Amino acid sequence: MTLQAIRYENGTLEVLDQLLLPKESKYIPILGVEDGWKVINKMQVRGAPAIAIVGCLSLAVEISKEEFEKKKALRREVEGKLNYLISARPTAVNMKQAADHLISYINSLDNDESISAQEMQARFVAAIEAMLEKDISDNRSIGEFGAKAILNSVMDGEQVRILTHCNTGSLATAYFGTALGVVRCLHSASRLENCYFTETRPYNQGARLTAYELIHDKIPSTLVCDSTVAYLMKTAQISAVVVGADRVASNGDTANKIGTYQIAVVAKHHEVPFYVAAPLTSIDFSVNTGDNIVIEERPQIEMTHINNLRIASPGVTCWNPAFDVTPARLITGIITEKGVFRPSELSTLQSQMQDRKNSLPQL
Ligand SMILES: CSC[C@@H](O)[C@@H](O)C(=O)COP(=O)(O)O
Repeated sequence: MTLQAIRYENGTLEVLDQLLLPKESKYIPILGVEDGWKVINKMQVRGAPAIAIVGCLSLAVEISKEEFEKKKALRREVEGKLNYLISARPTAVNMKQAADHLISYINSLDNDESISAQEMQARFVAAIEAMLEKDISDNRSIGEFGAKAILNSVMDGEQVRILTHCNTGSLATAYFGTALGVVRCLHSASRLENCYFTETRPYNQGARLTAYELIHDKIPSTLVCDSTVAYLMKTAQISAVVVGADRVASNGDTANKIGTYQIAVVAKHHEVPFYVAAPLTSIDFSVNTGDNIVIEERPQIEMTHINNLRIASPGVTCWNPAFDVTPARLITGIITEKGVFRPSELSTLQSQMQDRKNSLPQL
């Protein structure tokens, strides 16, 4: 069993504090939406799918404790709180997609005159709880599709060397992970020679979190500095790069952890396939290109300090964008739970997204 970043049972929620990892494994109780917003904003929980799940579960915890006489009051509260949760971090789209979907669902429950306020409340909470299971099964599909695509491009029986960035594993999702799920599948198929992964400055999601997961699962792996990527590609015969996504525009441009873009440029130069692994909930069809994706800027203390220890000269000026956008032309394929698509094929996915919307309450 890999790490469980999100623990939810019978209306009780706690999340592993990722700021303390790997030194300490401590769970933070989440008593409602305010706690959910704070842990997301402070990055105690992070990773686009985990942000959405924790945000929505924090709402489930809060409304489970309340009593609603009127359905309209429940609908108003849900809508206001979901919009508040979206504001915790702007780049990852998963929370917004989940909020839009849940708002449509609560509106449909509100309009259904055959159900009471209590039933509406119970059904709504159950829809949120279903997100956890859906994320896990989607991640397994992503892992399998991704492993298959990578293995199709190498010789029969060849062992592969993968490079990944940031943390996209169990800590960033409900369980298993997206890009790291692909790595897990390759390892289970005994086809992974090594997984190289970057430190991912300044927050060090690679050195702290991906390392923690890979060591825990005994997956052969090597940590490299962010600045080692070009030399690694020149010397280590990397079979493919697989990264996650915070928001994919409809043309395939992909916002992901800062540093992703430069890895894609280097991969293109070395003719290494570059894959983005993400659930459909990371695709934002309302945004045409990456130019329209808002990039979160984080406080400079994340660059100047590590564990409260100053590493940069006092008085230095910093620029700390948390994400960058990789242009679609550098992306070989986008690995989703429905299969692997070239960026230009994303429009065919739009109808499947529509089906997803029509099959409420599946998220
Ligand atoms: C499955 S996680 C996908 C992305 O969210 C991940 O690659 C990433 O960029 C995480 O950024 P973070 O700032 O740690 O939330």
